Order: sequence, then structure tokens, then C-alpha cells
Amino acid sequence: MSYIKLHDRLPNIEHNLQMWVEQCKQQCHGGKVASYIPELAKGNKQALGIVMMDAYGEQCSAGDIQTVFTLQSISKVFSLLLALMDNGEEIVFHKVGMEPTGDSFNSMLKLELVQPGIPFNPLINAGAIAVSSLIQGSSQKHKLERVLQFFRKCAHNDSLQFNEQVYQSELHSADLNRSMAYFLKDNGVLEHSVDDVLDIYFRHCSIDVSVKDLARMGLLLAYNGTDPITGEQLIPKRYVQIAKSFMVTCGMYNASGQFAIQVGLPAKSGVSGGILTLIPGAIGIGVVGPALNSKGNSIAGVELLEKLSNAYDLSMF
Ligand SMILES: NC(=O)CC[C@H](N)C(=O)O
Repeated sequence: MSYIKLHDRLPNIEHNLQMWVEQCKQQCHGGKVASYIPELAKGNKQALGIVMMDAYGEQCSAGDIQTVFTLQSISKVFSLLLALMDNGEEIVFHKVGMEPTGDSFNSMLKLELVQPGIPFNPLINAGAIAVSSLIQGSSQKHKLERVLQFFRKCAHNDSLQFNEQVYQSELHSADLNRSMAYFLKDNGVLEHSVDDVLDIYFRHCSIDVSVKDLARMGLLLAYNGTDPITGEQLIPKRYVQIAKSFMVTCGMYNASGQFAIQVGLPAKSGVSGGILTLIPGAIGIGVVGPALNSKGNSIAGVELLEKLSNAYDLSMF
């Protein structure tokens, strides 16, 4: 199979990325590094980096691409994919809905307001906690192993690990997520103990990655679940379509509408400053910039993606 190469599709990209990263870094001082998980406060506020990868594995990059950060909410896309593969659509969508909330990622407002009391979608915290309870395994240990193996496969990187410090930090500062989980348990949404379900959720949020890992994971989604570099189908196309639909409607929290208008690509952000996005059928993209805007998205990362999308007319709409 032959694909369009990154440098043919996006002329002058190396030079442009360098220039935009320098320009967008100016935005970092206007953002804040997340601190409600104390360990995340150690993130480098000034950092900004991007890697783009095409179907041949060819890359172009700029900025602080050595930065290591935890996946946080970006992991929710892949825990959803694993839960879909483990259970099928019917069971998953019995526990979680398909609609954006318009509320912040950690809001529990609509859990009580709107019946039947299931979370609105799998990319808000309540929804991702419900999804974590659907991951299969013969024991808690087996479930965690399956989670890590799945992320390693998706990133094509066997050295991915859970970050123990970030995991512990979230475990001990998660009163809001814990209260949501108890609420879901009472509503009959969670099948297992709150502690076990949250353990899976905090663990997948705590996986350490680089922007290159994000780009490779984005590439897998760009090619509908078949890794174009190895030719291996890792995820059924239908489930990737579902995941990408959620990325468009809910992936940037309650700024997803604005991101769809200004960038126009499926994307998922996390509070450690990562953004995973992709050009469908072409390129995987990873961005990191730990300084966040008021909605919890990387302030400089969003601006960088806006420049990229506008310059090359990348919006899918
Ligand atoms: N938006 C995020 O990245 C949130 C993930 C984080 N682990 C939390 O549950 O609060």
C-alpha cells in the first residue's frame, strides 16, 4: 500500500513547526500547571513540544520533545477502546452515554439531574470511571497487566510504565473522583468495588509517555485501528470510529466545540498538558505543553494546533 508522505503532504513543515513553537511558547506564562494532583505541579510550565508521524514512521518535530508526562485524560480514549473490545457496544453503552455535557471534565452535576443516572460520555471523569469497571481480567492484577499491555501495543513501545509517584499522588488527592465513583456504585453503574475500579482508572491515567508515543497512538487511530507501520490490526475499525467521534464531541472537555471550529481534528487532551490528535488517514500528532488554560487544555498546545491546521487547511469539516 502506498501512502502520502508527511513532507509531501505538508511542505516546509519542519521550518514552520520550529517557528510556531517559538511563537506559541509565549503563551505559556498565561497558563497554569495542574496542581490538584500535587505531583503534576512539578510539570515544566515553559515546555512545548510536538511530534508528527506518518504511515512510514517518518517524523517531524519541534520543541521539548524529550518531556515525559502522564497520559491523564488521554488514556480515557484507549480504556474505552479496550472496554469495547472486551464487552462490545451494547454492554458499554448500557453504562455510559454518548453525549457531550458542556460541563467541566470533573463535574458530577448531570449525574443526578438527568436520568437514568449514567455518565453522559466516556471522556468525562465519571464516564471513564464507569468504563474502567468494564475492563476484563481474572484478578485485579490481571486487569492492570492487560491495561498496560494494551497501551504498550497502541504506542508500539514495550517500555511504557505506570508512574508510581503520580499514581500515589492522585490516589491520595481524589476525593471528587471518589465521590463520583460512590455515586455511580449506588446507581448500579459500577460492577466492582469503588477502590478497585478507581485503582484501574488512576493507573491508566498515570502511564508515562512522550510526544512520540502520542503520535504513534494517534497514527493508529488515523488508520482506524490498523498500525500502518506494522500492518497489524490492533483494534476493530468500528470501535475506533466510536472513539474518534467522542474525541470530536468531547475530547477537549467543554472547549470541544471551539476546538472543532478552530482546529477541526479529533483530539484528546489531559491535565498534564498532553494533546493527542490526528489527520484522518494520514498522520498521528502528539503535543505537550503543561501550562493549561481555564478549561484544562494546554494553552500553547491548542494555539500551535490552530496554526498548523489553518496553514495547511487540515480541518476535516
Ligand atoms: N482531565 C484530566 O486529564 C483528568 C484526569 C485525572 N486523572 C483526573 O481524574 O482528574
